[in-house]
Amino acid sequence: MKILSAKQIYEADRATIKSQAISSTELMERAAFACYEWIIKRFPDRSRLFHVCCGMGNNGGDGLVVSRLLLENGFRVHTHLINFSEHRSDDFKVNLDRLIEMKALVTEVSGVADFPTIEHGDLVIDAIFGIGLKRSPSGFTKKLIQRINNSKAGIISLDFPSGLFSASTVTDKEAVIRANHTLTFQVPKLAFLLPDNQEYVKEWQVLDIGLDKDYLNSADCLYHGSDLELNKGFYKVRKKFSHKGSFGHSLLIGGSFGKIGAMVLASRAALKAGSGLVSTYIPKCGYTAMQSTNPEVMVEVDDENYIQYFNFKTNPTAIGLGPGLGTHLKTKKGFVDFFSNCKAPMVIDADGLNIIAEFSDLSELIPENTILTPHPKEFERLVGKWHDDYAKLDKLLAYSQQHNCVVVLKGAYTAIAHQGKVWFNMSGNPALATAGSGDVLTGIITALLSQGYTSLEASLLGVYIHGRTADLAVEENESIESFSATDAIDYLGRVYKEFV
Ligand SMILES: NC(=O)C1=CN([C@@H]2O[C@H](COP(=O)(O)OP(=O)(O)OC[C@H]3O[C@@H](n4cnc5c(N)ncnc54)[C@H](O)[C@@H]3O)[C@@H](O)[C@H]2O)[C@@H](O)CC1
Ligand SMILES: [K+]
Repeated sequence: MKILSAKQIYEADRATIKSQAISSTELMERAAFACYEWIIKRFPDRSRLFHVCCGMGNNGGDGLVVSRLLLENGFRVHTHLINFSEHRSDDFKVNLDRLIEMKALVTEVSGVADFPTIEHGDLVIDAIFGIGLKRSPSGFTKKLIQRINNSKAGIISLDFPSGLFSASTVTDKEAVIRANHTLTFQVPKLAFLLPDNQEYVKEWQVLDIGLDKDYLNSADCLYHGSDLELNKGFYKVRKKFSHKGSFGHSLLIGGSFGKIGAMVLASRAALKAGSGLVSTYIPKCGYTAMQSTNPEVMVEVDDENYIQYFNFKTNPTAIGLGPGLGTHLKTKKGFVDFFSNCKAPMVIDADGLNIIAEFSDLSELIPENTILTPHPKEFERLVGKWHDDYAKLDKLLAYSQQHNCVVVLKGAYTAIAHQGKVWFNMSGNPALATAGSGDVLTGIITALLSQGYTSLEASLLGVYIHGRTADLAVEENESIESFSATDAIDYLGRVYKEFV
């Protein structure tokens, strides 16, 4: 799943018009029809009033077509032309004429006095600006956006919430539509995946408008989505004659007094994610807890209450390092020596990351293709503060390239960066914001590395699977509040079944 830039979307539109020998008006009709179908399926009540607010460009043109389709099918519609510019796009003009021929209710909005009265229960279709926005809306257009946002009506944005920029941060927060639903064309937009924009983009839906496949396949994108289709592409089906040795030996290193649970969760997750063997290396105080809760997992121990020696005997295929590790001075010292000489592929999480951040030279020693799984605070410790989401993405790309590693920046739409590209994970929901969730993710990714997936594949698949456990659990027995890290582990089997 590619995430095209605005420039690429215009190119894809042009390629489609050429290869399918259609007019831009026909493409607009197709796009607006897809919106219309979605809208009436979701809001079939014909007594409801639709306020369709149309700008003067092609996004406005989409709105005009939606107005016509709603009217033709017996819905109540009031179309408002938001007169912010003398210039009107050609397809806007064609579709305005068509609407006027129908004797539709169309009024011009050129100032506050022309604003619609929007009642509770009405629906606003926002077609004021799409991806062509150049600067924050101002004057009466901004005031109208505020009026719409303050109404009690539901808001459906066509393609893009008006006022949101496609490749830079919002400058005037009061001049952006806060949409309940955004119906976007063909591909997800980067702006929808960034936490700074969460107030403007709530639910969003990609509508297929049949853009040129050759263009889409060949477009070189910086940003991608990671979905079931992508992950199925490299998922390895197990062979009949395979044995436990075929699936590697994961070693989880971590734990400290009071934080043994992190290692119980990580090692259990590694087991259930398919690692042939799983060992843990923990402080002595965790021995009984580990052996009694995870009988399949082998245990080696270090010092009494924290790890400092890192002198395990296990010869692992992959290492997951950091859950519950703590930052005792002796742990830090042991970590620095161990880390610099480690040859096995590694996933580094939690205090492992904090130690790397504390000793900045350590970043230079990160072995090639190591996977780092920071949450935003841990990432900030590694790279310093950023001023907005776009700057954060720049830092993410730069850090992963500079250190030739995979960085899994956790959050809604976890961003996975490797060799100059970023993949946004499309599974998961807020249920995952729960204690131990990151430990489970570390266990899953380590298990996938052990099974022979590359660092990038293990990160993409691990994050996708992890998110999907929460999606399935919430669909079935759990709620966002009740879901726990243990549930994530319990749902791994169900998620794997979706791959075969
Ligand atoms: N290009 C195509 O073939 C298709 C385009 N489609 C629609 O077209 C949209 C893009 O259309 P446009 O490129 O016409 O642009 P928009 O409709 O997003 O913007 C309208 C115009 O407003 C002007 N403008 C930008 N910021 C302004 C501001 N702050 N104040 C006043 N004027 C401002 C711009 O010059 C722009 O031309 C997409 O988002 C999508 O909705 C769809 O119909 C699908 C097909
Ligand atoms: K819009």
